[in-house]
Amino acid sequence: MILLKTMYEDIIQAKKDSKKLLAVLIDPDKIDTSRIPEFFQKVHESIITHVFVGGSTDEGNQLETVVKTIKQHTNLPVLIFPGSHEQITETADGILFLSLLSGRNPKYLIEQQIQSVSKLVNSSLEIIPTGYILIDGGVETAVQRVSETQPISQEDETAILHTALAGQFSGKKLIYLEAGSGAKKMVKPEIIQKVASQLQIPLIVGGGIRSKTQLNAAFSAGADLVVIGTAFEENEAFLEELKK
Ligand SMILES: CC(C)=CCC/C(C)=C/CC/C(C)=C/CC/C(C)=C/COP(=O)(O)OP(=O)(O)O
Ligand SMILES: O=P(O)(O)OC[C@@H](O)CO
Ligand SMILES: [Mg+2]
Repeated sequence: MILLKTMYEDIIQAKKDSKKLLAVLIDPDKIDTSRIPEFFQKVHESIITHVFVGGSTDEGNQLETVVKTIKQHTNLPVLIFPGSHEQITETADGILFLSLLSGRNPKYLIEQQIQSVSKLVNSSLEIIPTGYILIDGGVETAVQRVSETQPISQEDETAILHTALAGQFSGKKLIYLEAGSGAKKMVKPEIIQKVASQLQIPLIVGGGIRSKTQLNAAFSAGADLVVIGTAFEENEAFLEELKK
């Protein structure tokens, strides 16, 4: 019998080894598929370890085509980061099975998840239960609009910490602190530090990270995996600053 390690086990191992992980977020609505080969050459020269694909919306229904094309050009693990139950394709390696724990909208706590089951029940995607916590990043974000929920204020550190721990106690395997795509303010390092120091499971941080200094601040504070989307969309040179 061949025992293959799961992507989740690899994340746990990286955490144990204090090896920091970085995901590029590809928004299927925004990427020009003809640019994927060239873009991934640069990705492979950088410290990026994971590829997340998803958007708060997928208006052009591009997810499957985009994931297929990405898979032709990389061996990095490709995880779906779904804005809805419609964003599922077998061509990826896994899916962050998100539940929006910061909100009180049942559609994003359990309804989207139930609606996704018919596609996932016979799937070979690795399903990773993820507690997703939206934090105020200083602008109204797409997630906020789509989910019709309010982010938690960065002042309310206890609420953020307790939400993350309630996620862990409920059996989530990852916690994602999200300031929102294109956030003005990333999640404060003090908050990352507070949550990371109490959480046993790996911590993902994303939203509004646009510089190497911010990336290193998130890592030093205890983020195990950082997600960057907008900064690469707006400025590919930033990718070159993150060379191995
Ligand atoms: C488990 C399944 C199948 C679905 C879960 C659905 C849930 C709970 C989603 C959480 C709320 C949500 C809408 C998350 C979206 C996450 C995401 C892909 C954000 C990226 O947003 P962008 O599309 O980059 O935003 P912009 O369009 O503003 O750049
Ligand atoms: O696009 P940015 O601001 O990098 O955010 C990444 C991700 O956390 C958004 O869901
Ligand atoms: Mg975006």
